Amino acid sequence: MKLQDLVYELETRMKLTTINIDEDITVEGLADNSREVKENYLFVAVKGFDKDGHSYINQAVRDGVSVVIGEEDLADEVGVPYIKVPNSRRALGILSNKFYHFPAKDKWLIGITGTNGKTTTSYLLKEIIESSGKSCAVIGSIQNIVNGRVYPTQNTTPSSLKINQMLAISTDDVVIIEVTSHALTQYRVEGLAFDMALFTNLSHDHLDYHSSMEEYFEAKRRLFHMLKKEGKAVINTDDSWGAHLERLLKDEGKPVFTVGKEEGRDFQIAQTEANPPKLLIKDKNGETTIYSNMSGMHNMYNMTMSFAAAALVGLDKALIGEAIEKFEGVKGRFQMIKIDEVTAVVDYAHTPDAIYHCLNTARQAGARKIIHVFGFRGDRDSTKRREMVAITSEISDHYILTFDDLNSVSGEEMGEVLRQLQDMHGNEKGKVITDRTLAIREAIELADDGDWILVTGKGNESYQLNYSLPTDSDEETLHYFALEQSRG
Ligand SMILES: CC(=O)N[C@H]1[C@@H](OP(=O)(O)OP(=O)(O)OC[C@H]2O[C@@H](n3ccc(=O)[nH]c3=O)[C@H](O)[C@@H]2O)O[C@H](CO)[C@@H](O)[C@@H]1O[C@H](C)C(=O)N[C@@H](C)C(=O)N[C@H](CCC(=O)O)C(=O)O
Ligand SMILES: Nc1ncnc2c1ncn2[C@@H]1O[C@H](COP(=O)(O)OP(=O)(O)OP(=O)(O)O)[C@@H](O)[C@H]1O
Repeated sequence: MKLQDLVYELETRMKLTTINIDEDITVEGLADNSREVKENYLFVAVKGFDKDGHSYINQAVRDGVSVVIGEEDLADEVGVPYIKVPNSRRALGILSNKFYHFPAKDKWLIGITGTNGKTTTSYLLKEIIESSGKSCAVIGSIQNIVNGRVYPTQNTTPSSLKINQMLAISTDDVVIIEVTSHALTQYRVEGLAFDMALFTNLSHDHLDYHSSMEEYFEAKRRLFHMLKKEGKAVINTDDSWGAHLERLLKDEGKPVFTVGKEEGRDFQIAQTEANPPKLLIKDKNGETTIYSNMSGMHNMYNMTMSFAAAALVGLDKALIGEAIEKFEGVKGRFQMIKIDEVTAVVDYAHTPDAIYHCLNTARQAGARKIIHVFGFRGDRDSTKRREMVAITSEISDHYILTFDDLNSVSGEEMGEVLRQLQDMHGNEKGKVITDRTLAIREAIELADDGDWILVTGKGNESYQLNYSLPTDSDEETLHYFALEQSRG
């Protein structure tokens, strides 16, 4: 592509004064990582949280880039044109969109945001859309699925460059993107125009990144400003932040559709039963009863959100209901494993609200005793930990604090954090066993027939650490014990 076409896009979208560049320069690819540049690429230098992309400019030039974009003044000439912009991450979004010829233009683009439930709602919606004969891509936390092919992912929402690259190869009719608050503040979805945006809920998380809940909410709100003119917002208004968002968007004149328990919601959760799970949804045209495989009030919301989105796309409600009934759930989200007469659950809950829902779901399903095993990620919001301990010490019969991913934190340090949290905020029901596999063993030893063991935090993810048992995930560890039990 001609550099001048890319520059024109930057000038107009970022309202820059005219930039003079050589008309003959062509750009054969984009990179925001110096290790990924090739001959005639355009390199965008991003000032990151860890590294500064500007310090890799010379490296990128040596490797053949034809132009560099950045947001800093450079002390020296770099040998190729350097274009300074107010915000490199935003520029990367704008350039990626243009370079890949606005690849979302002929697709239905659905963004899902919220603290919890993005992945579950995405996969529910994917199942529904596919049952109607359309193809559907998902870009989200477990993996990215494009044209039915699975691509691993590092982030829930990838960089704008990666998103546009995936959109460019996608032949899918619909693309669902899980959009995190990190992504929204880092312009990872810059330039995309959404046909629909869903807000699942907002609760305590990521306050290591956002300075307050208000700031976290404002980040999420940005997605709703990226809706097309006729784009629809679907909001869980039983969540107080959702209700706040509804008011703000209605004031702005945006089409808003509400989900909630009260009469008058566009999609009302009119009735629920826990065991077996049953859901009655009422909307202006009638009611739909759904017998689901998914337990928990939180999943009633996830199902109703996906029902609402699919109905608003124009799909037949009977078909939507059938697709939800067939849905088996997402790996690592309330995934049940039987160990004789004990029910074990692997769940990805890593916020106070998710833990609350997860423990209550087990209680409603008839758990005799609940034994909860969980920990905290190193380098992640430490302010939510007290609340997580308080909730489990209230609801569980026993809980065991253990290691989750440590990231850059040492084992000694995290062990001390767990002991302090237990001393200060726990009660006699709790103990600390840092080795996660031994903590699970202890939970199994504590369990009698009819009891439930909930292992939360890691979900489907593999362990980062080596523990005493030769297993690689909570699921594997629980199967290991199930096999041990069956052998007597
Ligand atoms: C804190 C944070 O959000 N970091 C994200 C950010 O990276 P960064 O700005 O810190 O990158 P950096 O390492 O400082 O590097 C800066 C620049 O130098 C470049 N570089 C670096 C080294 C080099 O040799 N050459 C080079 O050019 C890098 O490519 C980059 O462009 O931008 C990257 C590209 O988009 C992200 O992959 C990265 O996510 C990291 C891996 C991360 O852990 N993020 C988490 C906190 C996150 O975003 N989580 C949310 C989910 C939250 C939820 O569960 O709700 C998510 O969307 O994944
Ligand atoms: N609607 C909901 N409300 C509260 N908690 C929920 C809801 N849906 C799921 N959860 C809890 O959150 C956990 C993660 O669910 P899910 O992966 O669907 O959310 P997510 O928003 O994609 O999370 P993340 O951004 O961390 O990947 C589940 O295992 C469950 O414990």
